[in-house]
Amino acid sequence: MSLSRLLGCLAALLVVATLALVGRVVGTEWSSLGASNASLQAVDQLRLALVAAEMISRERGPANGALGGPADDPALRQALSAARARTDQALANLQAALPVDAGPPARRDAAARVAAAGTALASARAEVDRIVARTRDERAPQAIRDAVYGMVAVVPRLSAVTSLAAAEAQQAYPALGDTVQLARLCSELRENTGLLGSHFTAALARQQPFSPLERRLIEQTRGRIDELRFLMGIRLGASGQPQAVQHAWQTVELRYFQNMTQLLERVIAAGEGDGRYGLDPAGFAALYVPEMNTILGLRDVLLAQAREDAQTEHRRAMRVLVLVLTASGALLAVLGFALLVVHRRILRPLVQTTNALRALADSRTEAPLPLQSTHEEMAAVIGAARALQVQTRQREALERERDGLIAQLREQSNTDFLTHLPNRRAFLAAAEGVLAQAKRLGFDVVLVMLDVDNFKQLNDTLGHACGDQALIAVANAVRSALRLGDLAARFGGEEFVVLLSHCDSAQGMRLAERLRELIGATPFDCGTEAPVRVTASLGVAASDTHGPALDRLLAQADTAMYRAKQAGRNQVILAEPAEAH
Ligand SMILES: Nc1nc2c(ncn2[C@@H]2O[C@H](COP(=O)(O)OP(=O)(O)OP(=O)(O)O)[C@@H](O)[C@H]2O)c(=O)[nH]1
Repeated sequence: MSLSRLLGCLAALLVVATLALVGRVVGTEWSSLGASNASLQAVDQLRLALVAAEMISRERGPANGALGGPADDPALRQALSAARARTDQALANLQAALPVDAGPPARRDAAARVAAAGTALASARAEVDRIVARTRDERAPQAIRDAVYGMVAVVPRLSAVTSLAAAEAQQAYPALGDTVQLARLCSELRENTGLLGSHFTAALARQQPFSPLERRLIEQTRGRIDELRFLMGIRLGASGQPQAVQHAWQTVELRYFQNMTQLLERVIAAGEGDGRYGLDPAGFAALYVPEMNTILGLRDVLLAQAREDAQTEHRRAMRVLVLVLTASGALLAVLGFALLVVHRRILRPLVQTTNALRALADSRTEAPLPLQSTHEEMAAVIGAARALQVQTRQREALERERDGLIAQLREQSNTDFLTHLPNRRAFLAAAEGVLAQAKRLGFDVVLVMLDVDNFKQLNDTLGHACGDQALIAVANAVRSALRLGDLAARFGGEEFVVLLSHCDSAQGMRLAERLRELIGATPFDCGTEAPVRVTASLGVAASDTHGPALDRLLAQADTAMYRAKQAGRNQVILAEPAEAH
C-alpha cells in the first residue's frame, strides 16, 4: 500500500472517529437540552393543572355560599358566575396545553381526563343550580350535601393529570422532583382545607349540629390535613430550601395552622354541640378562605422555584450544547487544517519527490520537484533529490561528452592525421573482415602495395612540408581511383596499401597501373616555381594466385613492390605465383 493511500485511510479513519465522537457528545447534549425543555413544559402543565384544580376548589366557596344563602341574592349569583368563569378559563388553558391527539398514550389520557373533569363539573354545577333555585326552606340537607360533594368530586379527576405532569418534569430533570412533589402536596393541602370548609357548609347553612356523616368526614379531612402538614414539614424543614420557600411555609404555618386553629375549634365545638355557630357559610368563608389561600402562595412559590430551576437547567444545557458545538466545530476545523497541512506540506511534496527519484532511477531527469519546503526535514529531502537530479544531469552531460570524445579518439586512432586515410591498424582490422567474407562467399581480392619513389630526396631537397604535400596528393589520387567497397590506407611513412574486392589479378593490375599514372600526373604545390610531381612503385598480389591470407598477400605485394623499385621505380609488378610458396 502506498504511503499516500495509507495516510488517506488513516485520515478517513480519524475523521470518522472524530465525527462519531462529536456526534455522540452533541447527541447527548441535544437530548439533555430536549429533556430540560420537556421539564419546562411539564412544570408549566403542572402549574396549569394545579391552578385548574384550585379554581374548581375555589368555585366551591361561592357555590357553598349560594347553597347556604337566599335564592335570589344577586351578589351570591355574581360571585358564583365569576368563579365559574375563572374555572372555565383555567380548564381551557390546561386543555390547550395538552395536545389531544399527539404524544404518548398517558398524555392523550390526561387530555381525556381534563375533558371528563369538565363534564363532571358541568353536571355538579347543574346540581348546585337546581338546589339554589329553590327557597332555603325547600333545600333538603341531603340535597345540599350531595351538591357540595358533587363539586368536591370533580377535583380528584385532575389528579392523574397533575401526577403525569409532575412525573414528566421529574423524569426530564430529577432535581425538580422534591419541588414539584411539594407543589402537589400544597395543592392537595389546599384541596383538603377547602374540603374541610365545605364539610361545614351544610351545618352552617342550617345552623344545626353536624350529622354523624359530617363529623366523620371532618375527622377524616382533618387527619389528612395533619398528615399533609407533617409530610410537608419534613421536606420543607430540611436545609437547602430557598429562602422564598421557607418564608412561604412559615406564612402558612402562622396564618393557617396557628391563626385558624381557634376558629376551627370554635366551629367544630358548635357543630358537635348545640349548632350555634355565630356565623353563616359566607361569614366563615370570609375569615377562613384568605388564610387558607396562603397555601396557594406557598404552591406558587414552589412552582416558580421549579420553573426557575428548569429554566436554569435549560440555559445550562443550551450553553453546554453551544460550547460542545463550537468545540466540535473547532476540533473538526483543526483536524481538517492539520490534514490539509500534512497533505500539502508533506504528502504531496513527498509523492512528487518520490516520482522524481523514480524517474531519476530510470535516467529521466525532467520530472518536476516541489518548490522548496519550509519544513526542515522535507527541505532536506527535496534538496537532496534536487542535488541528485542536478548531479545526474551533469553526469549524463559528461557521459555524452566522454562518448563523443571516445568516438573521436577511436576515429583518430584509426585515421592517419595527415592524409585522413585509415591507418595501418584500421586497415588490418578491416582487411581481415573483407578476407573472411571473401573466403566465405568465394570472391577474389587483390592487394596493392604502393611506395612513393625517392621520397627521402624530396624531403631533403624541398623540405619536410613538401613531403607532406606529396603524401596528401598521393592519398587523394588513391582515394579517387578506388571503387565502392575497396579499402585504402596509409600503411606507414610513404607507403600506401589498397585492397580491391571482387577483383582478379588482371583487373588488379589494370587498376594499379591507372593509379600509378594518376599519381605521376598529379602535381602539388611546394612553394617552388613549377608544381612538383612524384611517382610510385606498386606491387600487386591476388588471392586467386596466393590465397586469401592477409599476411601472405601483404608479403607478396611488398616483395613485388620491392622488385618494382629495383626495376627502376615508377612501375607495377605482379607477384610471381612461385613466390606464393
Ligand atoms: N615529409 C615526410 N616524410 C616522411 C614521412 N614519413 C616518412 N618520411 C620520410 O620518408 C623517407 C623514406 O625514405 P626511404 O625509406 O629511404 O625511401 P626513398 O627515399 O623513397 O627511396 P626509395 O623508396 O628507394 O625510392 C624518410 O626520409 C622518412 O623520413 C612523412 O610523414 N612526411
